[in-house]
Formats: sequence, C-alpha cells, structure tokens
Amino acid sequence: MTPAISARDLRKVYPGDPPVVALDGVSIDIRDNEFFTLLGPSGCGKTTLLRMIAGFEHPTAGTLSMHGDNLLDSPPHKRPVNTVFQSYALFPHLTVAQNISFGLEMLGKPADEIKATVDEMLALVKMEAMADRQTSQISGGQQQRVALARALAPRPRVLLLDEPLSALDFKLRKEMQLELKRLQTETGITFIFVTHDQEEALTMSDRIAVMNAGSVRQIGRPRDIYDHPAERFVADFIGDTNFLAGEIVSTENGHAEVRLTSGKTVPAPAPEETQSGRKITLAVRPEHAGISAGSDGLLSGDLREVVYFGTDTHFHVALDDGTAFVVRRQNRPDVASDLQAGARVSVDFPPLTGQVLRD
Ligand SMILES: Nc1ncnc2c1ncn2[C@@H]1O[C@H](COP(=O)(O)OP(=O)(O)OP(=O)(O)O)[C@@H](O)[C@H]1O
Repeated sequence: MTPAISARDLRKVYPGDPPVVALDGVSIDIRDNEFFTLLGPSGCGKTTLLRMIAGFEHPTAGTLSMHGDNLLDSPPHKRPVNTVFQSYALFPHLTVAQNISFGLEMLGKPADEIKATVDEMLALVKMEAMADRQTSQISGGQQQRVALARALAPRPRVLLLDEPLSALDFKLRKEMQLELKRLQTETGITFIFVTHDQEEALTMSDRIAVMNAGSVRQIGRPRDIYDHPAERFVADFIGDTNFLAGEIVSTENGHAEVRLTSGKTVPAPAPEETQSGRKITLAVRPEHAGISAGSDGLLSGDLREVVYFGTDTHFHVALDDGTAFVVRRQNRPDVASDLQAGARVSVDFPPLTGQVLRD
C-alpha cells in the first residue's frame, strides 16, 4: 500500500556559522490511518520534519511525498494537511463554533455544509454545550479540544500535532491522550504527533520513530521499541534500563549466548550475527529482573538501598563487578519484602529478556 507520507534521505541544514544540521538523512514511511509519533530530545529535528510536511520548511536535499505524489512542489495551503500547535492559536473574540467554522468559510464551503460540519466536530470533541462561548472564557483543556476540532473540520488527510498537550496539567494531559487516540480512530485521519515525552508516545502511538541529533534511530511499535531497543540511546531515552557488560559466546537463529561478568551465560535476542568473543552491552529493564537473598543467581552483589514508591519498590544493587543495577518489583499486599540494605543478593532475569545493543 502506498504510504500516507514517504520521506527519503531528507536533509535540512540551516545556514549560520557554523551551519546547523537539523535533519541528517531521514527516511520514514508513515502508513495511512496511522497514529505515528516522532519522539526525541529537544533539538533532534522533530519540529523541522513536521514543518517540512506542512510546507513551512524546504529540505536542503531529499524527497517527500504524500500518497505517492511529490509534496515539495505544493505550497502549504495546497497540501491536504493541517496542524495543531502547542499554543492553540484560537481567536479569543470568536465563539467556539465560530473558531471551528472559520477555516471552512475561508475555503468557501456552503453555509449548510459548514453548519453540519461544525455540529459534527462539536460532538466529536464533546463541546456541544459550549458552542456559543467565547474561547477566552473556556479552560485550557477545552481550548485544546476546540483547536483539535478546528484542525479536523476541513478533513485533512494528515493531521500534524506539535506537542499539543504540553501546556496542560498532568491529569488533563492523561485524559487528552486517550481522547486524541479516540479521535484518530474515529476519524481515520493519519496523525503525526511530535513529543519529547516517552510515556505519551508509548500510550498513544501505533508506531514511533525515535530521533536523535537529526536522524531516526529506530522505528517500531511501542512494545517493540520498549522491549527491543536497538541501541543504547533508545534504551536509555525510553524507560529506565540497566546496562550490563557481556561477551558473545555464540550466535544462532537470532539468539546470542552472552557471558556476563559473573561468568554465567544467558540467551538474548540478537538480530545480527555477532562474532564470538565480541564485547557487547546487554540492556535489562528493571521490572524484568528479580532479586532474592543469596548469591547463586545469574549475577550477585550487595543490596545498597531499598526505595519504596507506593506502587513498587526499587532495589539498588552494586553488582560484584561494580556495576549499578536496579530491580523494580511491584508491591502486593500478599508479598512481604524482607530484603534489607546491606544484604548479599542475587539478581536474575529470564532468558531472552535482555537485549544486545548495537554500538
Ligand atoms: N530557523 C532556524 N534557524 C537555525 N536553526 C534552527 C532553526 N530552526 C531550528 N533550528 C535548529 O535545528 C535543530 C532542530 O530543531 P527542531 O526545532 O526541529 O528540534 P525539535 O526536536 O523539534 O526540538 P524541540 O523539542 O525543542 O522543539 C536545533 O538545533 C535547532 O536549534
């Protein structure tokens, strides 16, 4: 199927002394009807890529197409794309309904069609009761809904969302995350969402592109990216991770046998054939590991600190090779923890849960 958006080797260099390489050869295919997230730290090029799709920036090199048609020759207003910005940019002197209808009037749509679309959009974002309120008299979360309704009203094929939830408080942001996902599913419009918040990306997206320093480091479904980060940057940026030194003993059929510094070996997924003897880093999520008293597990060390978080407890261990390792255990009323700081402990994790990282 032709992708909704296809970018090939996109490069953007902003002139200056020195010039800034904002995009350094980005290739991405975004599917039709997909909730696709560009995730990465500040300055990695997310907004530049979004602005390029909208038509506000032109690449220094590379190609960009939408549903198979070259996008780079069309001006922003000719692209079937709309953007929701972080600052909602609503007209404060107009009502909610007038804000939604404004763009449709500019497009010269007939009055009855505008009325029907505005009603439909008001229902979609659950703002029917506030249609006649001025947007200066509604809350931040409600303004965000109006901004979404306004952007969806002309039925763009692709909706670009540039950190649209970052101005909202924590609870509202959680609500709007679910709401955005619902809107995307109900409208079937391709959403391209920009955020530096990994949790936001994991909860809403069909797929995520993790970016760093102008390039895409990994593309995948949230679970694939979380469970199988391809490299250290991705493992570190998304969630918490323990990094263990190891050595490849052998690789076969996508699995590697990895020797840990304790001398014990553990199988781990390894997408590439890797030479035996090669030193690697194994990433292990804190919640995938277990801890027990004693020292006959996969790894052993000294328990340095036990930190209670309500929902779970974090055990900070100094492994015998000096590596710091955190085990996270979910708290349950029926499981008592008798491990105290100072104890000798074993750390274990099931086969195939550690991930061999690319350098
Ligand atoms: N108009 C411009 N002129 C010069 N440099 C720019 C311009 N716009 C962006 N940059 C630089 O390009 C790089 C990428 O910026 P971009 O805004 O795309 O990053 P971002 O990932 O969206 O960051 P943030 O999350 O902070 O918005 C940054 O180093 C930024 O300083």
